[in-house]
Amino acid sequence: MSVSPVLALTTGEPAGIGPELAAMLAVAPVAGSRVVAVGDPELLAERAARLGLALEIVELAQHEAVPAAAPGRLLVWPVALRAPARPGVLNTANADYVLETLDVAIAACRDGHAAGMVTAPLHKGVILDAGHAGFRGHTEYLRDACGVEEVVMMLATDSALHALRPGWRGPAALRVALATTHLPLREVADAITGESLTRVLRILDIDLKRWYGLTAPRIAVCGLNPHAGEGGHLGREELEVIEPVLAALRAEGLRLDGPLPADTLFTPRHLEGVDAVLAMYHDQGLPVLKYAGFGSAANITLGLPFPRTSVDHGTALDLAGSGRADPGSLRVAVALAAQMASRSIIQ
Ligand SMILES: NC(=O)c1ccc[n+]([C@@H]2O[C@H](COP(=O)([O-])OP(=O)(O)OC[C@H]3O[C@@H](n4cnc5c(N)ncnc54)[C@H](O)[C@@H]3O)[C@@H](O)[C@H]2O)c1
Ligand SMILES: N[C@H](C(=O)O)[C@H](O)COP(=O)(O)O
Repeated sequence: MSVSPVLALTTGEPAGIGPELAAMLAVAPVAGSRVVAVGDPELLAERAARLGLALEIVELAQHEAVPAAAPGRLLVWPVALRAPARPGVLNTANADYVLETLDVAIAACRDGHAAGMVTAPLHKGVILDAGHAGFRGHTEYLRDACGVEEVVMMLATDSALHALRPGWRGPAALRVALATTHLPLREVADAITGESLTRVLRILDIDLKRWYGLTAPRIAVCGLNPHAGEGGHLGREELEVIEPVLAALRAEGLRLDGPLPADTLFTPRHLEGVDAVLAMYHDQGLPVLKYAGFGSAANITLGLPFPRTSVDHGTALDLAGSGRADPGSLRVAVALAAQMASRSIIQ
C-alpha cells in the first residue's frame, strides 16, 4: 500500500473561515492525504471548540514523522499569532503571522517535509494595510518565494473533483487559467505582451501534461476585447499580440484555438474537447468557473516546483466562527493536491 503524501495546509487569515475549515477537515480527513495544518494551535483549538468539534491537537516539529490521518486529530506545525484573533475582525498585527504560515509551508515543500501545499484563504487587503506594499496574493508570493519568473493561476472543476461530489451537474471538465492575475483592469492590456503570453501558454501546456497526464492538451485562448477585437475595430491586441504568439507556439506543436470571443467560448459546444481555457484577465474567466462550480472547485498554481492548491473562495468574514462555512472546496483542494503529489490524477 502506498503512503499518502504529506500536505502542508496554511490556515489563512485568522479572522476568517480558514481555521474552522481546517478543524472541519480534521474531523473527516480526505482519503489519501496526510494534512498538517500550519497555524496557531490555540487559535485552532478555540475555533474547533466554538463549533463544538472534538479535536485532539497534536503539535509536530517539521523533522518529525507525520502519522497517518485519523478522524478527530489535527496535526499542526505551530506558528504563533501576533495578536489575539476574533472571528470577522481583521487586525493588521496578524499580517506577519499569515505570511509566516506561508513561509513555513513553502520551506516544508522545498525541504521535502511536505509533498505539496494547500492554502486556506488570506485577506489581501489587511496584508497590504499592514505595509506589505507589493503583496498581490498567494500566487505571486509563491512565484517570488520560489524564484521562478512566471506562474499561472488555474481554477478547475474537473472530473477528478466531481468524483467527490456525486450530485455535480456542471460541465465534465472545466479548467480556466489566467494570462494576468491580480491587476487593476486599467493595467491589464499593457501587461499582456508577446513574452508574457508565451511564458504563460508554455507553462499551461507543460503542467497540463505533468499534473494531468494529458499528452497533447488542447487549449482555447480568449481574446481580450469584445468579440475578440472584431477584426481590429474593437481593439488591436488580438491582431498585434495574441495571434502572433499563438501562431508561433502552434509551429512548436502546441494545440491552441483562438483568440476566440470569450462570451461564446464559454458555452458547452465550444468547450467540447477543450482541456483548458486561457482567459486574459481575472474577471473574464473566474466568474464563469465559479458559477459552474463554487464550492466544488480548486485553485492551482502552475509553474512551481511542487503542487500548490487552494480553495475557490475568500475569507468570508461574514461567516467566520459561525460553523456555516462550506468545507467543500477545501476538500477538493486537498484531494487534488494529494493526487498531484502522487501524479495519479483521474481523467
Ligand atoms: N484563496 C484565497 O486566499 C482567496 C480567494 C478568494 C478571495 N480571497 C480574499 O478573500 C477576501 C474576501 O473576498 P470576497 O468577499 O470577495 O469573497 P469571499 O469568497 O470571502 O466571500 C464571497 C461570498 O461567498 C461566501 N462564501 C465564501 N466562502 C464560503 C464558504 N466556504 N461557504 C459558504 N459561503 C462562502 C461569503 O460568505 C460571501 O457571501 C478578499 O481579501 C479576497 O482577496 C482569498
Ligand atoms: N483569484 C483567486 C480567486 O478569486 O479565487 C484568489 O484571489 C486567490 O488567489 P491567490 O491564490 O493568488 O491568493
